[in-house]
Amino acid sequence: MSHQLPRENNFEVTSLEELAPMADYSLMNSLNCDPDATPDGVDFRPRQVFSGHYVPVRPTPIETPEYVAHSEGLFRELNFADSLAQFADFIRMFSGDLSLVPEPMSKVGWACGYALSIYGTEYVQQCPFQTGNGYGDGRAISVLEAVINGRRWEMQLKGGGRTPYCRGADGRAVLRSSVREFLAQEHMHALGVPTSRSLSLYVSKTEKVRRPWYSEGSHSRDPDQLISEPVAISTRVAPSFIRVGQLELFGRRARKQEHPGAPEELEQLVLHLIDREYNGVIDQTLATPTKIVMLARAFRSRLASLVANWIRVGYCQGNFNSDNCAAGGFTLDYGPFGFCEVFEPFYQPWTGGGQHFSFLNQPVAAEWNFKSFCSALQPLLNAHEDELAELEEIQEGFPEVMQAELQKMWAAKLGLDAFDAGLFRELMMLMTQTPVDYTVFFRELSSIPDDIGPIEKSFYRSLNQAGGADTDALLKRWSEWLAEWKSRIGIDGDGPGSSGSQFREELSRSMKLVNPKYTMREWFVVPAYQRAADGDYRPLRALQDVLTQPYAEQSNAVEARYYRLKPSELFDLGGFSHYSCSS
Ligand SMILES: Nc1ncnc2c1ncn2[C@@H]1O[C@H](COP(=O)(O)OP(=O)(O)OP(=O)(O)O)[C@@H](O)[C@H]1O
Ligand SMILES: [Mg+2]
Repeated sequence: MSHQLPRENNFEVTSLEELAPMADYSLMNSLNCDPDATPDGVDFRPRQVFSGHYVPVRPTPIETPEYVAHSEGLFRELNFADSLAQFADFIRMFSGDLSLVPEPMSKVGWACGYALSIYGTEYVQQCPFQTGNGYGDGRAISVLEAVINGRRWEMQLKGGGRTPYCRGADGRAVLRSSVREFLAQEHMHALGVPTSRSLSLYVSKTEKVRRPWYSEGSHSRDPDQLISEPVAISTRVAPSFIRVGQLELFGRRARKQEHPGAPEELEQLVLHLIDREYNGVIDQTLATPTKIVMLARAFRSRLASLVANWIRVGYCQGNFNSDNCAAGGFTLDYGPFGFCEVFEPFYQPWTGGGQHFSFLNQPVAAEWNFKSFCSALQPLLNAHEDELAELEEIQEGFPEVMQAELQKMWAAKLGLDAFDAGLFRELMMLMTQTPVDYTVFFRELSSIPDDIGPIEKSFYRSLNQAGGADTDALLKRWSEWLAEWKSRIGIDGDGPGSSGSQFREELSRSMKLVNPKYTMREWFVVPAYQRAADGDYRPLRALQDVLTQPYAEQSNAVEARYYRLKPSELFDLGGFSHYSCSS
């Protein structure tokens, strides 16, 4: 597949008219439209979509939209003027009204179907028709594909109204979950973790929907009341939104020979994925079976590196199903996620996620998603024995690749040249038994302290069951561990000003680029979305500022406010420590 690149913008985009010529809809132009679709995109009732890669859908605008925030970082990358985010035309488009967009922009968006596997097990029950043909983008609608500054981007509204995949739900996203996703995407990008990006966030001044949520101070596991919340539309941006689950939908259809065009639709989607996400990595002129093998290898390394990065920064996806796993190897779907504060290997903020999607179990969840990915590709290699064998080998090699990524990551977090199993094992025990704050601990360690004093800042003492002699024994183990660690990194206990001080400073600097100072703690986000619901967006924007520079020391005021352990009164509190799927 090759596309003519439209005009690039080496000028600042200040209006939709200037953006319009960059529109280039490769997905709609080269993939198959659902043959049962209505071209005007008025298609809001749950129904089965039997074939085709996408369904044209007209978004449903939110009533009386108001600007909440935009990503200055992404705007800069796209060469968009900041003022654009508050222009009426732009607000109209990215709050769901495409009726007036200038040519050649499309006045109709599109939604895609996908399948779901949980931990490698194929599901169809979540589809209202029990066939898998009614599951997909239920409230996500893409509205633009454009080549901007030589890069191809897809822009997708989340909460843009019903689609044929809405399963009877309202197609909306509330402000609360939209604020979380909006902030998290740009935070992850700033942390150096591949992710979909945030473009903009608009809220409705008048339209509300009801969602189950927690009453104030509730310790209930599941939401204990229905609340009315403002609806919002956030726009996310990525080279594509193709999920492992999407490949699976077409892989299943090809495997079961559901219709005569099924194998070809699978192949088209796979080639499209390569074109969108692996351009430059996989030579377009190679034969398709060779491309497929290369794709599996490239995705394996991206996925393993992604998950190692998640663990590096304390991120837990919470619901790492195949339909929440982007085939481009970046983070997607910021719903049930959270950042680990008190270190627990099985930290899991989402009440529906269980241990299998918990913090340090993410590599295993990734392995299952990778298996689902490989089995979706298999039908295309049935007549190619050698490539099929290669694919199998690549699939079986996932744990080894994952392990290597994890060891590299832990070594980097500890400032070591190579992973040290003994040192790591004792550290995990100490971190769990103490327990420590994941972010504060590694950041304090990055200063290479003389003794455990600074590290003690990260201790959640109130959670420690041990007392008296046991606590002394724990502190002694910490001191021993620190001494051992310092000898491994090549720094003896001489203190600052010793012969190695320059080396020490450099090592400290590099560790601080691996171990962030600020991460997205839910108790910072709660007041930001609560105030936003009252029309005060300042706390949200202040938080956005802090979270987009997570490695910087930032001001004393920022440090005092955001570089802190979670207050004990917030433990086990609904909406702060855990949340249900409706987040
Ligand atoms: N309010 C809603 N209306 C229609 N469909 C919905 C709604 N909420 C969730 N869905 C659909 O239910 C499925 C599971 O929801 P989940 O929370 O994983 O996804 P999401 O957060 O909406 O979307 P994404 O994975 O696109 O970020 C998805 O297919 C989603 O589109
Ligand atoms: Mg999802």
